Amino acid sequence: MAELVFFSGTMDCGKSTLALQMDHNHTARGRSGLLFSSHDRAGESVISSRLGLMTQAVEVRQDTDFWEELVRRRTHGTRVDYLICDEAQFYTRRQIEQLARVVDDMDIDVFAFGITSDFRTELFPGSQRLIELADRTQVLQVEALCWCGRRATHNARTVDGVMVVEGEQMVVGDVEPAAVETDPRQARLTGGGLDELDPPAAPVIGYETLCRRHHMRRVTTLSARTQAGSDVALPFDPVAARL
Ligand SMILES: Nc1ncnc2c1ncn2[C@@H]1O[C@H](COP(=O)(O)OP(=O)(O)O)[C@@H](O)[C@H]1O
Ligand SMILES: Cc1cn([C@H]2C[C@H](O)[C@@H](COP(=O)(O)O)O2)c(=O)[nH]c1=O
Repeated sequence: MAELVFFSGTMDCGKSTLALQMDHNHTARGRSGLLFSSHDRAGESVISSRLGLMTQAVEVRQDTDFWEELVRRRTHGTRVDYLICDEAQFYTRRQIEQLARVVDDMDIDVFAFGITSDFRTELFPGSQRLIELADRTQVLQVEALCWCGRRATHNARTVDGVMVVEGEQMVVGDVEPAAVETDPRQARLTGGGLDELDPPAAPVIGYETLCRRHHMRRVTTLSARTQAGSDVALPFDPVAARL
């Protein structure tokens, strides 16, 4: 019996890696799959993992109709046993409903991967519909961590290193620890010698995974360092963790 499974978690917890591993395992057993993604950081029509794997995928657009897509492929003789659907938070509610119908009426497994909530802690519409319709929702075992050492449960967005809670829901970007280190203001704080450089022309959007406590208090790695003193060693520092 086919299933609709939603593999969810924060950013950077290994969803795309698992998506590609599952495809590999199913293919190795002679099953035939189709890969989909939407607005992957690495570009159009790919699923990319931070572990370095990258595989071609069909780009899901606003007007993609999964039902029609599957009917078309089957009519042309393509066998499809399962779908891998990455960045599923960006799919529309209607597209998630189409995926549920693909499972029920075509007996095709659908493995969907995505973050549940946005930088404001609100559910993405696609994720909400998946939680509502999936046979199973599975939170990934690999835990992304907050700078304080707790499990990261939320995604924060930073603009030029400062956490924000207002803005467009969708802005493609990455969690980049190195970006914190090379943030111009942080470099100035730590005497990084970037004072003479021009400020960046466009605001730099980044993401950081945080525990709920630090998301609600808006304390990122950078602001924790600033508040605790720039020489405080993070992460897992008990002094800084009290912030
Ligand atoms: N250099 C590395 N060495 C080992 N593991 C890494 C490395 N870089 C990233 N990872 C692992 O990859 C995970 C991110 O995988 P990815 O599939 O890209 O995440 P997601 O799709 O959930 O954003 C990290 O949580 C970490 O466990
Ligand atoms: C929190 C949040 C994230 N995004 C974007 C940023 C990335 O491009 C993807 C998540 O990709 P990952 O493989 O899970 O790291 O989502 C966004 O658009 N809006 C947000 O609020």
